[in-house]
Amino acid sequence: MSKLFRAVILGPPGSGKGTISERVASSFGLQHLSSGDFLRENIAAKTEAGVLAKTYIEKGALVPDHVMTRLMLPRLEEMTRHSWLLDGFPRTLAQAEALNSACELDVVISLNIPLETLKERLRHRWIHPASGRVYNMCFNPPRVQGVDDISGEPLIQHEDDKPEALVARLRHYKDVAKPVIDLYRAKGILHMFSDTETDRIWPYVSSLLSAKIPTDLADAQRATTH
Ligand SMILES: Nc1ncnc2c1ncn2[C@@H]1O[C@H](COP(=O)(O)OP(=O)(O)OP(=O)(O)O)[C@@H](O)[C@H]1O
Ligand SMILES: Nc1nc2c(ncn2[C@H]2C[C@H](O)[C@@H](COP(=O)(O)OP(=O)(O)O)O2)c(=O)[nH]1
Repeated sequence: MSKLFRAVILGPPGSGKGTISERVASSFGLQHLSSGDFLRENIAAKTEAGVLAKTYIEKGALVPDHVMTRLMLPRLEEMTRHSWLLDGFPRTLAQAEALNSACELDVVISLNIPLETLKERLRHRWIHPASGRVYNMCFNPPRVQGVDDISGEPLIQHEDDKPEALVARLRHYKDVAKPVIDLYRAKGILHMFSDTETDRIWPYVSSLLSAKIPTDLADAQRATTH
């Protein structure tokens, strides 16, 4: 079997990780695993980890490292036959070290977006709490203002996306992420992309992955996901 491809996407809240991950999944057939989505699934299913994680997320805190790694590493083990892209994990150095001992990464994509742009995007971000679907009132608005496209239920704004909480949250992200970025830079697998628009970053991410992902693998992955 040809070698599988393992990638991580890093970036502050609002940097476009989810948006780019979806494009990577559909263009290259990688499985997209978002820690936030996986946590929400666990919360909905009331698993032990989900019940525990909920208490932290509700307070706007990060879920402790040992809870996150106990949740994510077994999920990755289930995907040993797939190429994947991880979004939202690892978020701390301890998580990155745990991931390191479980598998070898090929590429780390790091999104470097100006603070003003992040603030502007998150100010306009609305979510459907039950599903985690994300809208942006400018970039991808819902079909009907204030209402989820699929369920018709009302959208809400995260407390921590409101302007008062945002700056502190983004600053905290930077402190926690720096050692993770440094680790991947030292390993020589970090690729940093800086711009204010996802549409301008995407062509560079796409050509990086086209160069790194073996063609036969990309074809095989696409065949299994379509
Ligand atoms: N790797 C992680 N380590 C710790 N907590 C996590 C991790 N991933 C997600 N979480 C928790 O789940 C919550 C939701 O995560 P999610 O990534 O969906 O949203 P977010 O924090 O708004 O970030 P982003 O805007 O970058 O997607 C986080 O606020 C955090 O409490
Ligand atoms: N205006 C604008 N908005 C963008 C762009 N790329 C993504 N967005 C929107 C979509 C979301 O509402 C918000 C954050 O994007 P996301 O993909 O959820 O980011 P992340 O939090 O997963 O890193 O910003 C972009 O390039 N321009």
